[in-house]
Amino acid sequence: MDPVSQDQSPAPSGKPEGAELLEVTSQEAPPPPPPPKTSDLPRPPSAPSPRGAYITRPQGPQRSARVEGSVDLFEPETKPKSKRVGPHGDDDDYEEENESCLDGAMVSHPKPPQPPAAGQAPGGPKAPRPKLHHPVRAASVPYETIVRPAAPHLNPHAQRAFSVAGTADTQAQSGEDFRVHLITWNVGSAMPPEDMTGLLGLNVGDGNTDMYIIGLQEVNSMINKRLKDVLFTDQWSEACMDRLSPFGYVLVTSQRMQGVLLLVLAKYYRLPFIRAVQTETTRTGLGGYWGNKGGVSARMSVLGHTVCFLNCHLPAHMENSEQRMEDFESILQQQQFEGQAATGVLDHDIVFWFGDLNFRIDDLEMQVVKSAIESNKLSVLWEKDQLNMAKDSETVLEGFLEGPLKFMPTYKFDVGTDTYDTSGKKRKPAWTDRILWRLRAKAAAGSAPKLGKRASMSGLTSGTKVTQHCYRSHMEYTVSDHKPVSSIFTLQFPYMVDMPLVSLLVEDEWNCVADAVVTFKVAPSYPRSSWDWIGLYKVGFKHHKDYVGYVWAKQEELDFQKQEHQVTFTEEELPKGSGDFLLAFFSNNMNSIVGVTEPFQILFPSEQPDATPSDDSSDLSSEDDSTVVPTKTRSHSRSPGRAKPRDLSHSPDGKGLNPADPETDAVDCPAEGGGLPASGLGGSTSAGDAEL
Ligand SMILES: O=P(O)(O)O[C@H]1[C@H](O)[C@@H](OP(=O)(O)O)[C@H](OP(=O)(O)O)[C@@H](OP(=O)(O)O)[C@H]1O
Repeated sequence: MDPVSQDQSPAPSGKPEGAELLEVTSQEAPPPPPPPKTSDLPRPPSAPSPRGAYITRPQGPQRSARVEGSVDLFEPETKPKSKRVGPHGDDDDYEEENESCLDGAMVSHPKPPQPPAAGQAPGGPKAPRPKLHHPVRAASVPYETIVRPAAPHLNPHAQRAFSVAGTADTQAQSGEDFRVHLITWNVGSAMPPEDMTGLLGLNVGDGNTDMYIIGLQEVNSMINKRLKDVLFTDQWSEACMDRLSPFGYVLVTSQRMQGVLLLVLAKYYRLPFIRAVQTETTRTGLGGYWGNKGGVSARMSVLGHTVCFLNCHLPAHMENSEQRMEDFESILQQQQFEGQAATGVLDHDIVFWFGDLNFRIDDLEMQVVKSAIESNKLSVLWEKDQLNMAKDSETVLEGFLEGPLKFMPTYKFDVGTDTYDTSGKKRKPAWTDRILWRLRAKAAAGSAPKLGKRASMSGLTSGTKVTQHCYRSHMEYTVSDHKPVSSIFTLQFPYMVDMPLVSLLVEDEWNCVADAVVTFKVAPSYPRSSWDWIGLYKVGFKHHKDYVGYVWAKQEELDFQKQEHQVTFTEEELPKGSGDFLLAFFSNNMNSIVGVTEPFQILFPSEQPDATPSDDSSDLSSEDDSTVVPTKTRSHSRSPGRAKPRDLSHSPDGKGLNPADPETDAVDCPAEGGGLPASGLGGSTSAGDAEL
C-alpha cells in the first residue's frame, strides 16, 4: 500500500472521507475499532525503559526508553584554512582544494519563510475543558479548508505556522530547499568512534541540514553480535542517534542487511513532510544468497518529491569491475517498491547511490598511484578509475553525476593510521567509497498528461535541482581500513506540494494538568485510523517510539462532521518533571508522524524549571567539542514549519557560544580533522550542479 496514493486519493462521494479511507486501508490496520481504552490495547514489545512508571503503564503504542535533552547549534567562526601534510608529503595544493571546497560551500540557502470522546483521554476521566485562553502553539497547519481568520487566542507563532505550512502564502513560494548530508563508510567491523563531530559536521554546521543519510558497510555482523543487535539497537545506529538527536534529528527509518546499514534521520519539523517511506534489501553475495554484499535502500517522498537512497557494498578486488556493474544492475532490477509513484530505484525524482562501491584504479602501477597521491596530482588517477571509465560505457550509469574526486583515495589504510596498506596484501589505493546522484530525466514534451496527476505534482517536469556543496573524505577516522566520505547537497524543489496532514494546536505552556489539551485538525484526504495516536516527546527525542506519554486520537462517528478535534492528556500521561516537549501525531495507516508542534514548555507549579536536561535525557555531557553547544530549546522556538530555525543557535547559559550570524546562511564543508584538507567543488556553478 502506498501512503502517498492514500493521501492523494479523492474522497469518495456520499461518504465521510475518513470512513472510506479507513476501509481502504483496513487491511493494514490492526483489528478494527473500537480501540479506546488504553488498557485494552495490545502493546507491542519495546525496549526496556528506565522509567518504571511508564513501563507499567497500560498497553499503548510502542515506546522506547530514552529521551534526549534539547539542544542548540550555532555557526562557529569562519573555519580557518586547514593546511595539511599528507601522509606522503606535499601540502600546498591541498590547501587550494580546501579553498575551493569552502567556496563551493558558501551558497546561500534562503528558506521560505473512535477514539476517546473529545476532551477525554484514553483510560481517564474527561476533564472539563475551558475554552482555550492561553496562547496556542501550532506546527503543521495545512489545507485550505481550515483557512480562516485566526482565532484571537492564537499567538503570532501559531499564525506564522499557519502561513508557512502552506495555506495563505503558499502561492508566493516558488520552491523549497532541503539540505541533505550523506555519509558512506566501510567501518571494517569496528566500534563507532567516540567523537563523530567532524564526520557529522556538527562543529561547523549551521544547523540547517534537514536530513542525514548514513550508509555503512561491514558493520560487525558476527552471529553473536547480530543476535544482540536484534534484541537491542546496534551500536552504530545508537551512536548516530545519540550524536544527532540532541540537534533535533529523529530517526525516519533504518534498514540493515548483515553488515550493510542505512540510517535516515531528519529534523523533527520535517517529519510530516517525509512520507511513503519504504525500504528494500538485495543480496548479491554468493550468487544472491548471502548479504555480505548487495544494497539496502530507503525511498520516500520529501515535500512531495520522490527520493531514493541506495547504499551498496559491491564485490571487492581489481578484477571484479564487471561484476560490480552486474551486481548494481541486479540490485536496481530487484528493488521494487509498492505504489504507483516510483516503483524502481531509477523512477525516483532524485536517486543517491553511494557506498563501498569497491571500484579500483586500473592499469597504473602502485608506485605511480602513490606518487600521484603524494604530489597531489590526483587528476592523473581519475581517468583510470574504474567507475569513471564505466560512466562512459555503461548505460545504467547514464545520468549519474559525481563531484570531482579531490580527496585522496579512501582505501586501503592500515587500521589506526592514515598510512596506505603496508600489509602483505599491498592493495593499491583506490576511491572505493563514493557518493553519486541522479535526477530523473525530464518528462518528454507532451507526455505530461500521461503521467497523470501524481507525476505532475511530484515536480517531474521542471525546476528540481540538486546542488552539491562538498564531497570529501575524513582522514582523521582510523578505526577502519577505509576512510569515511561525506557530501552535502541542497535539493531544490520547484514548489511545495506537501502540506501537513494533521495540524496540532496546544497551549503555549502547560502550567497545570488542565492545560494538557490538544486540538487537532485533519486534512480531508488524511486516512484516519482508530489507532492513530498523539505522542508527547521530550525535545531531543530519537524516534517516534521515544514518547513520554500518548493519547489515542481515534475517530468517533460524530467526528465526521467536525473540523476540529480535541484530546486531553491525563495526569498519568504527563511527565513528572518540567522541560521542553513537543507533540507529534502518529498515523497508523501511514506508519509515520504526520503532524508535529513546535516545542512548548511543561511547567507545573510544584515543579522548578530544569536548568539541565532531566533524568534520562541526552548524553550531551559527552559532547566535548566546545564549539557545539547543544542546549535546551525554549518554548520560544520557531515554528517547525518555519525554515532554518535559529532557535537551536543559542544556549541559555551563554557558555561557549558563538551564535550563528543570522545574515549568513551558508553551507560549510567541514575541513578534515587533524589539519587535513577538505576537498570539494569549486564555486556554486560546480560540476555538481544539475538541473532537471
Ligand atoms: O569476502 P567478502 O565478504 O567479499 O569481503 C571482502 C574480503 O574480506 C576482502 O578480503 P580479501 O582480499 O582477503 O579477500 C576485502 O578486501 P581487502 O582485503 O582488499 O580489503 C574486502 O574488503 P573491502 O575492499 O573493504 O570491501 C571485503 O569486502
